Amino acid sequence: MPCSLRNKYLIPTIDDLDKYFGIKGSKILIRIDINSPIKPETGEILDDSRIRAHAETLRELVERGAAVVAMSHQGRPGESDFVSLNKHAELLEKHTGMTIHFIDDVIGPAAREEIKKLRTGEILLLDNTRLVSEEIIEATPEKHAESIFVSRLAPLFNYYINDAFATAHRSQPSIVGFPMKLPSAAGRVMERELVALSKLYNPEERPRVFVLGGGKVHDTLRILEYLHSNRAVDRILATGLVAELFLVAKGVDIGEANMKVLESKGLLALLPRARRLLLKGLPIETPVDFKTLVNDNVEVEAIGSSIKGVIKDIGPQTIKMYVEIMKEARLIVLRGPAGVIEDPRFQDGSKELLRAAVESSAYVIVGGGHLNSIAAKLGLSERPNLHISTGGGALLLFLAGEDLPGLVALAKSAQKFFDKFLKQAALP
Ligand SMILES: Nc1ncnc2c1ncn2[C@@H]1O[C@H](COP(=O)(O)OP(=O)(O)O)[C@@H](O)[C@H]1O
Ligand SMILES: O=C(OP(=O)(O)O)[C@H](O)COP(=O)(O)O
Repeated sequence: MPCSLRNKYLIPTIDDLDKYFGIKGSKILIRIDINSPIKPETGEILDDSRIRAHAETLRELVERGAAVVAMSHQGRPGESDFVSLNKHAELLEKHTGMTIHFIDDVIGPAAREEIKKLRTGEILLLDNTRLVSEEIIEATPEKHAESIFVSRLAPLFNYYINDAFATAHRSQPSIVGFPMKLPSAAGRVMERELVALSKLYNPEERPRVFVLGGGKVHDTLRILEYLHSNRAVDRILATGLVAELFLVAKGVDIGEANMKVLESKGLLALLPRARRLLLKGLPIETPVDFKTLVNDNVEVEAIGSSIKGVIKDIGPQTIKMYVEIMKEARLIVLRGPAGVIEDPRFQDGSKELLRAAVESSAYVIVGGGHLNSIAAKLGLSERPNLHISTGGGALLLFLAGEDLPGLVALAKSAQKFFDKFLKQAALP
């Protein structure tokens, strides 16, 4: 049965693809999101939650008789977690229980040769899609359909499946270009997210508290502007680098070392937008103390006097203040870690806020690759009042009401290739 998206779009599922076109004997290109937290010093994958989630879809497609080629990005060019997917292939092999062929190429002759050779029942993982320069360009599905990326690969496949809910907010070739060229459908991870988030997130449930942290401050600002403009949130509890930016926007002295961190990541340029949000009355709370690193010693420093050390996590007073606020919430959404969780010394903020949320009476949605790795450490799993989403930014934009480009592209593909199906499954 297709996923109805806010009664606006119909998105075919794997069942629909099999029913109307037939999967047995086909060759399928599937976009998954196995972008995972990586330990900078060793390149080790710190959490394989996303890899485990997508393994189920790959296994199902093989069992339905397809030859399956999977692709994903990992990190962003220039960042420490921008690595090849060879280690991801090993974990996919472990979680699918099947042989995963890996090629250190994406659209070149080596990859295309491996794709052509692939037989029914086999799985091939291509390398990091962001090795292809076109992949980081945001453009329309129609424009990306004509990209070299899509033009090189689309003719080699019968169908395309998008299972990457966590990347559905990116209008990039591997997400929006193929649905214009091939009959396309949502994978099982994508389908589960759409069903859970559409059904379980009741916009009337208030007060709604969003705990926003991590390092993707550009994304988070865009999300905050969206959330604030349509009054989709009652209180925001800022952590991570998001908190540091808003403290500076409030005129708080976070210390020279931390200003340098923000500057090195190009985040000071975002100050005018943060100040504009504050002027518009954004209901955002910011930390009152931090765990910092001073000459490799962990210290707790309160704001007020200039912070001496490098901020690495929120402090105990902030945790206490945020936990009190969460007690009043009916819905709590958490995305992005409170600290530099790659270092075990700085996981307390994320752990304490996650614990308080799930122990509250609120419905809780957790998202983001890094924060989900802490949820996994706490042994948190799906339960009636807890949805652990594979998405982070995608989750928040979906909850804020944005039509994610990846979903719109699947709906457009349905219009193009599934017309009779749409008539039969007409929207209510
Ligand atoms: N105070 C901080 N200073 C520097 N980096 C931080 C801080 N807090 C969190 N981070 C970084 O944020 C990154 C995760 O951010 P993001 O990708 O937005 O989270 P998610 O994957 O959960 O969506 C981690 O690499 C973490 O080290
Ligand atoms: O990890 C992801 O997003 P998230 O950090 O919001 O969870 C997705 O894989 C998207 O990655 P991107 O933000 O580099 O496009």
